[in-house]
Amino acid sequence: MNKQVAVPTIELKNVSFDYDSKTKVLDQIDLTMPQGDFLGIVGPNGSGKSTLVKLILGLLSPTAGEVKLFGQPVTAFKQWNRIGYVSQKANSFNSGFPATVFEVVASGLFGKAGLFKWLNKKDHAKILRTLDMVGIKDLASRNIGKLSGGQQQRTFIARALVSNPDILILDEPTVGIDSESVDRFYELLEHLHGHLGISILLISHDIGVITNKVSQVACLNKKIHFHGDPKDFTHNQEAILSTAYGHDVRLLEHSH
Ligand SMILES: Nc1ncnc2c1ncn2[C@@H]1O[C@H](COP(=O)(O)OP(=O)(O)OP(=O)(O)O)[C@@H](O)[C@H]1O
Repeated sequence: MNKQVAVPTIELKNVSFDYDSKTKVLDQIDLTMPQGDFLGIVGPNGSGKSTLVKLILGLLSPTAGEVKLFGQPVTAFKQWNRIGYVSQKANSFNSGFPATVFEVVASGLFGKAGLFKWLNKKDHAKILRTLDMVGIKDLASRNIGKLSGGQQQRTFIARALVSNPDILILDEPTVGIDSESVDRFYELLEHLHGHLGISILLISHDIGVITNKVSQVACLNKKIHFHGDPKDFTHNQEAILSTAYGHDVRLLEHSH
């Protein structure tokens, strides 16, 4: 892990974004995530959480403001191996997809070429080590499409981890996962953060769980309504949520 540089992992300065010129999806977002942080971002449906992640990953460009990764503008950033990303849809996999767990994780080392590139011994060992780390080494030769949601989720986390990233970004990772797998998933995140020092950015609806796990919490709805210690968030939760969510406060519901 590259921990020697103390620049923030992620820095958004005055970032605004809209998909069309009519509605602003994100409005003047300032958000800094130091290295080693475990940041949870909460917000209601349609509040701009996934859009924020896409801006961080350089998949969208802000209409105003600047996004920096490890001190570099995202537009010039090249070290994508330092960032592991698990998308919202990662665990709703097409059951006919013809790839093994091993192959899916291998593709995290080499991108699209991964399935065709010859793997050397070191790559091979690295993939098995990563599968072991997330507890699914025994599933290496299984077809990804035939696994449970929780097992598929671990496969995609392994894929995101295999290049030794400094930060793991997870967008709504527990949607559609059974409660036992969700518990084990949070244990895994605690291990990755606490023992391996990986920074984690976790997008979630589950405010109750998030505030118990993360080191910082941010509440987003077009603007950042709170960013700070989870204890302060919990203490002032009602006031923060009524500003951020309006009157219709549905903390744990999810419409996906
Ligand atoms: N590709 C797109 N084109 C136009 N509008 C979009 C697009 N993607 C998202 N939006 C709109 O932007 C707003 C923010 O969406 P976004 O997906 O970022 O929110 P979210 O907080 O991740 O929502 P959820 O929790 O429901 O996944 C919503 O009003 C959504 O309808």
